[in-house]
Amino acid sequence: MLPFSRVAIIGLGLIGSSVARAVRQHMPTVRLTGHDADPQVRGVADRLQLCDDIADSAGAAVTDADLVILCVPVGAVGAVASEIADDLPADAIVSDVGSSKASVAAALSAALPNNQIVPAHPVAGTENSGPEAGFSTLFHGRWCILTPVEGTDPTAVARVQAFWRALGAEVETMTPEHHDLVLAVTSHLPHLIAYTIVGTASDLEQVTRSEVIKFSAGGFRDFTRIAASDPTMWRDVFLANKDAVLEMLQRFTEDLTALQRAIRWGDGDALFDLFTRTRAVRRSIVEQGQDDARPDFGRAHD
Ligand SMILES: NC(=O)C1=CN([C@@H]2O[C@H](COP(=O)(O)OP(=O)(O)OC[C@H]3O[C@@H](n4cnc5c(N)ncnc54)[C@H](O)[C@@H]3O)[C@@H](O)[C@H]2O)C=CC1
Ligand SMILES: O=C(O)C(=O)Cc1ccc(O)cc1
Repeated sequence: MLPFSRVAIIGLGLIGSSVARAVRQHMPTVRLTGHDADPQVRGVADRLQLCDDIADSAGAAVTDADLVILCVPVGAVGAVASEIADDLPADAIVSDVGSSKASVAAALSAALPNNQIVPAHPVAGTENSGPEAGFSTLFHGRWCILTPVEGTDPTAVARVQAFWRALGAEVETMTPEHHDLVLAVTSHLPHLIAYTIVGTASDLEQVTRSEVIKFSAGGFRDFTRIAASDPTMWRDVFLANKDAVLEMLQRFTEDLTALQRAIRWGDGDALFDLFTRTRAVRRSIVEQGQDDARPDFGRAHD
C-alpha cells in the first residue's frame, strides 16, 4: 500500500521537480499537485507535465493533499507554511527538503501547530537549479534524513519514511540540532570553502586573468562546480545554520593555522600524517559506495 495518495509540492526547482519525477516513476497512481511562486517556473512545470495540476497559489495546491512537501529555500519555509495554513487539511502531513533543519522545524511547528510535521533532508543534489535540472533518479541510493520534532506521531514519521524509501532513498532519523551539526561539517563548510577559494582566485584573476581559467585543472575545477551552486539557497542555509557553521569554521580555521605552521617550519611529517589520514577517509567513502563518481550521478536526465 502507498504511504500517500495525494501529494502537493510547493517549489518546483531542482529538488521539487526531482521529487515530482520520482513520484511519477515509483508511485504512478499518486495524484500530484504543484505550485511555484515564479510564474515562469509554473509554465515550465506545466510544459514538462511534472504534476497533474499546477495551482496559481500555494493554498490552492494543498487543499486536497495528504502529504505536502515544501521544496523552497529554507528562508522561505516559514512564509509558505503561513500561506497554506488556512487551506491545509487537518490530517495532512507537512514535510520539506531543506538543507538545514532546526530553524525549518521551528518555523513549520509555529505556523502549523495542528498538523503533523516531519521535516526531511534528502542528502542528494547538484549545483544546478530550476525545474529542468531535476531528474527522477536523484534520490536513488542516497540518504534522506528525517528530523521529527518532539511529540510527532510515529505513524506520520513511518509514512514519510516509506515515501522516501519508495523513491529509492535510505532513511535515517535524528534531531534537527544533530542534523545541523553533522551537515555543517559535511556539506555547509565545504560549500563555504569552495565559495571562498573561487572568490579568491577570481580576485587574483585581475592580475593573472587568463592563467586562472587556462590552468584550472584538478582541485580548482572541482571547487568551481560546488561554487556554482544556487546563491539564494546557500545564502539561506548559512543564515539559518549560523551557530553550527560558525563552530565548524572556528575548528577549521585552527586546523588551517596548524597546517600553515607545518609548512612554514618544514614539518613534512605533520603534512604527510594528515594527508595519509585524509586519503583513508576518501577510500572508506568510496568503499561504502557513497562517492559521487558513480557514472549516473547528477547526469541522468529524464
Ligand atoms: N540544490 C541541492 O542540491 C539541494 C537542495 N536542497 C534544499 O532543497 C530546497 C530547494 O532547493 P532547490 O530545488 O535546489 O532550489 P531551486 O532554486 O532549484 O528551486 C526552488 C524553487 O522554489 C521557488 N520558491 C521560492 N520561494 C517560494 C515561495 N515563497 N513560494 C513558492 N515557491 C517558492 C523558486 O521559484 C524555485 O523555483 C532548499 O531548501 C535546499 O536547501 C536539499 C538537498 C539538495
Ligand atoms: O552538488 C553537490 O555536491 C552537493 O553537495 C549537493 C547538495 C547540496 C545541498 C544539500 O543539502 C545536499 C546535497
